[in-house]
Amino acid sequence: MILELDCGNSFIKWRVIDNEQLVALAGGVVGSDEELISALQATAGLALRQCRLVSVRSDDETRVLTSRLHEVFGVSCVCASPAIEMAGVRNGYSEYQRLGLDRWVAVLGAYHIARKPCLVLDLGTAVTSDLVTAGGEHLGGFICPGMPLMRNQLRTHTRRIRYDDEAAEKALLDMAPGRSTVEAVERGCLLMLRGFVQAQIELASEYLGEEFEVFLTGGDALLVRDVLPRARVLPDLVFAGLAIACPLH
Ligand SMILES: Nc1ncnc2c1ncn2[C@@H]1O[C@H](COP(=O)(O)OP(=O)(O)O)[C@@H](O)[C@H]1O
Ligand SMILES: CC(C)(COP(=O)(O)O)[C@@H](O)C(=O)NCCC(=O)O
Ligand SMILES: [K+]
Repeated sequence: MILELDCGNSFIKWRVIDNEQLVALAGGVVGSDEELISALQATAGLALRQCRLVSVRSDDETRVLTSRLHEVFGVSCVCASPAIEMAGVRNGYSEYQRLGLDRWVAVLGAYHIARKPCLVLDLGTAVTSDLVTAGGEHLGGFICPGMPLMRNQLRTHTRRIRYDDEAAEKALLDMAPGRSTVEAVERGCLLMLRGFVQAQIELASEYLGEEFEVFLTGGDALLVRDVLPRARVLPDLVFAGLAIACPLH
């Protein structure tokens, strides 16, 4: 069995696949290294042979996690690393090492699946957009704050915006003008996100032509799905790319 990890700024997404790399046997989303260890220990019939991961955390944090996994489960981890070119995709950053590895891996996955121009949108702590041409040229992309960052900026930099997560979830059931602080903030931030992704569609048609595939991933992907009817929602896009970035034998 192979353990796969996507270590984002807020959460670690994990899954276990069989050695033939065809089926996901287990998986989940956890908030910390120790929570991951517990979740894995609670998984019945686990027999980990290898681990591959992509991380946007600091090298130190990633090292701490990989040594814990080695200590507890005896597995060595292979980490996705930056590349100028891989699997037919050319990294568009002038300093290729600086492109977020989760973005790079998602782009590899998307281009492998579509084999045509792609727009990749990943809605996590931050929201990222990446454009790839038919020939596999990554044109670069955009980064803006995601839902968690937008709401927390308002909550921490104002005196009177205070509400809890449960109220936040309820507020998004409707998009009418807010009649309470929580409704006004949550709906306002969501409108910003929707505006951002719609602007990406316009940009993509300008840079890629009309025939492009839209991939939508990340924990908050479903929040913008209704404004992107043509998008393919692929929660496991990063894992699809991780298999390309870190082939195991
Ligand atoms: N099952 C889930 N577990 C955790 N976060 C989730 C889940 N479903 C949706 N979310 C939302 O996804 C966002 C985090 O997305 P994620 O892609 O995990 O971020 P990151 O990669 O930056 O850690 C948060 O706003 C969170 O509320
Ligand atoms: C943009 C990101 C913070 C997104 O992280 P996430 O929301 O997935 O946790 C991450 O891809 C990153 O740290 N990138 C490095 C900067 C760059 O891509 O230009
Ligand atoms: K992201």
